[in-house]
Amino acid sequence: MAPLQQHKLAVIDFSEKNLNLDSSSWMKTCGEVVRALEEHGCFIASYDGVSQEVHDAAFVASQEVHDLPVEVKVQNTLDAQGYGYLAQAANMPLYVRLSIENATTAQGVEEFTKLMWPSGNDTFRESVLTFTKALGELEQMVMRMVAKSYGIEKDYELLLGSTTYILKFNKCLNPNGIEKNLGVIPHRDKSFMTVIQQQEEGKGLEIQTKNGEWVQVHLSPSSSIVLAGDACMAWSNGRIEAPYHRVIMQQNKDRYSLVLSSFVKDLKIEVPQELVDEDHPLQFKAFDHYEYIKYVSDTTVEGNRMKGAISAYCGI
Ligand SMILES: O=C(O)CCC(=O)C(=O)O
Ligand SMILES: [Fe+2]
Repeated sequence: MAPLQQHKLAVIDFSEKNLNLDSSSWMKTCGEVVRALEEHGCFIASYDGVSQEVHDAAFVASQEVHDLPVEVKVQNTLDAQGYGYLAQAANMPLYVRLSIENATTAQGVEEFTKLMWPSGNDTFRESVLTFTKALGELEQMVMRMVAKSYGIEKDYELLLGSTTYILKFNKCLNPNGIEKNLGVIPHRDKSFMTVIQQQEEGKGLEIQTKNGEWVQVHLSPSSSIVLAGDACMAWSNGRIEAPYHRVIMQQNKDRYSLVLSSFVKDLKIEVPQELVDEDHPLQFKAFDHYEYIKYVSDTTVEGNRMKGAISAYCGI
C-alpha cells in the first residue's frame, strides 16, 4: 500500500494577537473556520492558549491516571453512557480510556480526582483543569465563529448555556510488532465538537476526506485538531459533516492523546430557522444529545461505527 501523505488540512491561527473581537482578522478567521469545516469537517488550530507547560503537565496527569490499578479505574462511570473506563475491548484490543464529565469545571475535575485518589491529588487536579479550560475556550471560540458566519449567534448562546465537556484520557498500547495496529476503529464522534491534542511525536490519528482517502494528522504541542461531531452536523442542517477518523499505531510504544468533546445537556438541539430554506430543506428533527449517545451505545458495534447514525436517529 502506498504510504499515506500528510494532508494539507487547513491550519488556522488562533493566537491571541490574531483574534481581537470584531477586528478584520477575526472576521477573516470566521470565514476560514467555516470553509474548513464545510470542506473536511475539521482543521488544525494553532493556539497559544495551551502552553508547552500546560500541555506537558496534562500528559503527565494522563499517564498517572492510566498507571493506577484497574480496580480503581473501573470506578470511572459517567452519565454519558459508554464514556467511562474502557479497556481493550474485543474490537479495539489496544485501546484504553478513562473520562471526566463536566471536565471544564472545578467540581467535575475534583469529583474525578477524589474517585481516583481518595486522599486527593492537587497536581493532577490543577493540571487537568488548566488544560481543559484552555481547550474549552478554543472550542467556544470556534463555535462563536461558526455562529457568526451563519448569523445564528442567538441560537448558539442558547446552546452554550447547556454545553458540557467530557475529557477523554486515551491510551493506545504498544502493538509490540503484532500486525494488528488499529488503535481506534473508524468512527464519527457523537459530540458537538471535539478538540484533540497528541503527545509530542504523537502520530496515528487519521482523517478520511470526502473522496475516501485516509490522511495522517501530525500535531505539534502548540496545535490541536478541531473536529465536528454528529450533533454539529445535525445542528448545521448538514452543512458541516462530522469526519470519519481512526487511530493507526505507527510506533512500538504507547500512544497518549487528550480528547475534549462538547455535548449539549438538558436542552433539545434544533436546527436554527436561519439554516432552513428552499435550497436547504430541514434534514434533522430536534433531538436530545444524551439520548442520542444512549441510542448509539445501545446499538450494536456496527451501529456505532455506522456513518449515518445521526441520520438514522433524527434524520428526516
Ligand atoms: O486518540 C485520538 O487521537 C483520537 C481518538 C478518537 O477519535 C476518539 O477518542 O474519539
Ligand atoms: Fe473520535
